[in-house]
Amino acid sequence: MDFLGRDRELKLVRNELDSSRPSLIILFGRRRIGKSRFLREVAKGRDEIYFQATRVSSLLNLEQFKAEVGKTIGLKPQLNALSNWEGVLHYVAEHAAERQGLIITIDEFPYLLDDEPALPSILQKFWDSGVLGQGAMKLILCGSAISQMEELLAERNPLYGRKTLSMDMKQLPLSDVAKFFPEYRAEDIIRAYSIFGGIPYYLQLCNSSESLRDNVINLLLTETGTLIDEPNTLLQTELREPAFYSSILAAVSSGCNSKSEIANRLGVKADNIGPYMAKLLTLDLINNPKSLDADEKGRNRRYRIADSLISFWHRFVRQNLTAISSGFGEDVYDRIVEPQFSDYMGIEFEDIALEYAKLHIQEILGVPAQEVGQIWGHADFDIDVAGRLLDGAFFYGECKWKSRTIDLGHVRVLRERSEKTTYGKGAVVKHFLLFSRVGFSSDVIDLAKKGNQLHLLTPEILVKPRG
Ligand SMILES: Nc1ncnc2c1ncn2[C@@H]1O[C@H](COP(=O)(O)OP(=O)(O)OP(=O)(O)O)[C@@H](O)[C@H]1O
Repeated sequence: MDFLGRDRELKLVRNELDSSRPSLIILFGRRRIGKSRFLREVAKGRDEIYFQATRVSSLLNLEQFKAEVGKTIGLKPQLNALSNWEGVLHYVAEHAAERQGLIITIDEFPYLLDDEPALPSILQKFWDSGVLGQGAMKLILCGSAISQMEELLAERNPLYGRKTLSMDMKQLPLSDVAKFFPEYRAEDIIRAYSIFGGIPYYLQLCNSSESLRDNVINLLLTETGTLIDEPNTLLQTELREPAFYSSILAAVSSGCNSKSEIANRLGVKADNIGPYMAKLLTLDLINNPKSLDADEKGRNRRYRIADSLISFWHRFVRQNLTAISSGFGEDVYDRIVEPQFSDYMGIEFEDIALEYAKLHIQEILGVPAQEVGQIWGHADFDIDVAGRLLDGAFFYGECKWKSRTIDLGHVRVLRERSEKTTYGKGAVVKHFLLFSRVGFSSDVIDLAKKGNQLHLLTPEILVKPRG
């Protein structure tokens, strides 16, 4: 499959690679997010030594690294004789000085650290020696063990202050996900995004010439489906107590959104789950936003699953594994997924509106957002999406996925809610955004045509933003 999306990230890294100074680029991100493929794309047409570390001894990794060096700059007896990282790195620098901009990529860098903890110091000395300068060489360190990669950038680490670019690779946005489904209509792209998220590994497994139903059945509701056990696999490769983490995610998926609720569900003390929650936050598997109108000290935060596949799996796959392994995946889809899917989408659609506001609101309001979030915790109302623009104006939005057009009643209620919250109180300009799958009544369309700070957003607009 062609490389899709990530234009902004490609531009950033290519600019760095084009610079005439040496570079130390740190790239990290959770498993399956597309780091290795991205690095292949970035290096296309450039001179590169690409080495992917594995979980073997430092010596074996070094041998492999030497083999890769040999492929690019020739395997001379002198290289063969070298038996440490320092020596090999200096060999590369000496023999490649004339190759302007040579890239040395070390993928899965954390695997090397397990058996060679001194490597960051070795790299620091290598960097500080200035040998990379002559050929403006580019050193890229990449890894999915996020905590270890972040540690590299920490003040106490030898490489602190050396990096010239660091990138935390995130999920693809909806507009890039759409490129994986060229044959789907906008609504179905949004549905697919709400199941597979913006994780390229999951997306490239889908076949866009098959229906979403077929893709879900093949990948998630069949005993041999590639993704049937994916949430567990993900936790097993990243964490020591995967079953406990999985129980936390199950609790959050079922609606427990405070530490005490989650701990209650698991039958443990709330204090005990703090480190686990922190780890899941680092891995981008959950998030913990605050209501926009909560005060600074407010404890009005809630935990949410930040990964669509995990949400979908806990809601529809986990409880039905027996039926699925007995060959009843299609029945699970038709009797359980299909009837409940609108409810599921109700929440996912809010996340899509939030993402749209963060990335694209300047396309409709002319000004980018300064902050975006939601408002909750009130007895009689929530606001699905809200935020402040860089020019000081505020916006408030309502999302409707279920089959009902948005009418004037919805507009009135949204305006009233914007008056009830303290968020944006006294603001001179307030915009109102209506996100609807089905559409809008004709009087709402007329009202929006006349201005009224009213903006209507359909699945087509969300999937193909103008910018
Ligand atoms: N932008 C993209 N367009 C198309 N396919 C992609 C893209 N990014 C990644 N892929 C595909 O998704 C899969 C996972 O990508 P990749 O191996 O690069 O992820 P990773 O972050 O390095 O994963 P891990 O940390 O688990 O090794 C691969 O099959 C890759 O070809």
